Amino acid sequence: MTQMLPTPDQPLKIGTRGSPLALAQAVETRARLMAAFDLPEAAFEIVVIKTTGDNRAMIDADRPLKEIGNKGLFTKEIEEAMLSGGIDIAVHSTKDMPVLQPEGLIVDCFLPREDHRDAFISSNVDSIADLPSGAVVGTSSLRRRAQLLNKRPDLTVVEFRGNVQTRLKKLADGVADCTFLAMAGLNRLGMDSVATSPISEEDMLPAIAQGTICIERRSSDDMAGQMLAAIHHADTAIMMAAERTLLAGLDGSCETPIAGLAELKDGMVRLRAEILRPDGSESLTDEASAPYADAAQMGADMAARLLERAGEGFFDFKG
Ligand SMILES: NCc1[nH]cc(CCC(=O)O)c1CC(=O)O
Repeated sequence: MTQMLPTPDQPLKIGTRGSPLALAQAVETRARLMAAFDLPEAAFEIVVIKTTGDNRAMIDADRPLKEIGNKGLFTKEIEEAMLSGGIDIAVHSTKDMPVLQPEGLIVDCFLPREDHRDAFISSNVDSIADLPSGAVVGTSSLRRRAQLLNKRPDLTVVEFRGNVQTRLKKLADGVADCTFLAMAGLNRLGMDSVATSPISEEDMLPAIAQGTICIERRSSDDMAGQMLAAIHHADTAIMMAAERTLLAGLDGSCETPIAGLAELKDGMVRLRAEILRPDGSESLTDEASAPYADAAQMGADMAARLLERAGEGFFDFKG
């Protein structure tokens, strides 16, 4: 290390959103950096930043997020704080991150992936298959909604927004018969007992990057770069290369019904993808394997094949 490590007098400033899950992810990042460099907790400062997404989401609590804003809704203020030097690094759920970063910022650190599966949560029934005809599903995810309606057109989907705690409260209030959350979020909050059952990826292919934390920094910040390199997880980065080039190729954001999962096995990376019409009336899937070095190319090729099959207007809302 050529540059000085952070100290209690000059701590490394870690930016994050303020939700319990975001804070847990920032604390995990701090713990990994403390262990890697044998530093005290005081050498880090966790800085909570309120984003447009957080503010608007509170004011318009019942409007679907996709109507409120566009890409980067939850990252803009955090990225501005990094560019102005108010914070040094930012911890994000990769699932919520645009694939491309603004000029001057870079994402080149991924932490080991948590459980990639979705969780089925209900106090009435044990699984999706057990939901009676006409049951009400609460979710704000276009992907989960389209996947469910594709297999179970008889279900009714209602908008269910807010952080993990808010959604569980709505479920307890009887607003819906079940809801879905990422297993990773529940695990990181120590709330895995809330999950009725994890859903296998065969039944519900997860969101791209689900369960993965990424850390953003200024491209010019060599100290942050060297520190983050020490906690970077290369295997997770290979999965992200495949999944995120797939997403970029499909021009997807968290506002499009796209699912994708890369897994490493026997020295190869296997990528599965699914795109759906927003109303769930059609689902297209693809699958391929490649050597690690070709992960990104495989994602790009798969996106091109899927777009070709989907044709014009596949992601458009009808009516
Ligand atoms: N869009 C919200 C969001 N972003 C990341 C997670 C969970 C943790 C993860 O997937 O890394 C969640 C909540 C959820 O989908 O249950």
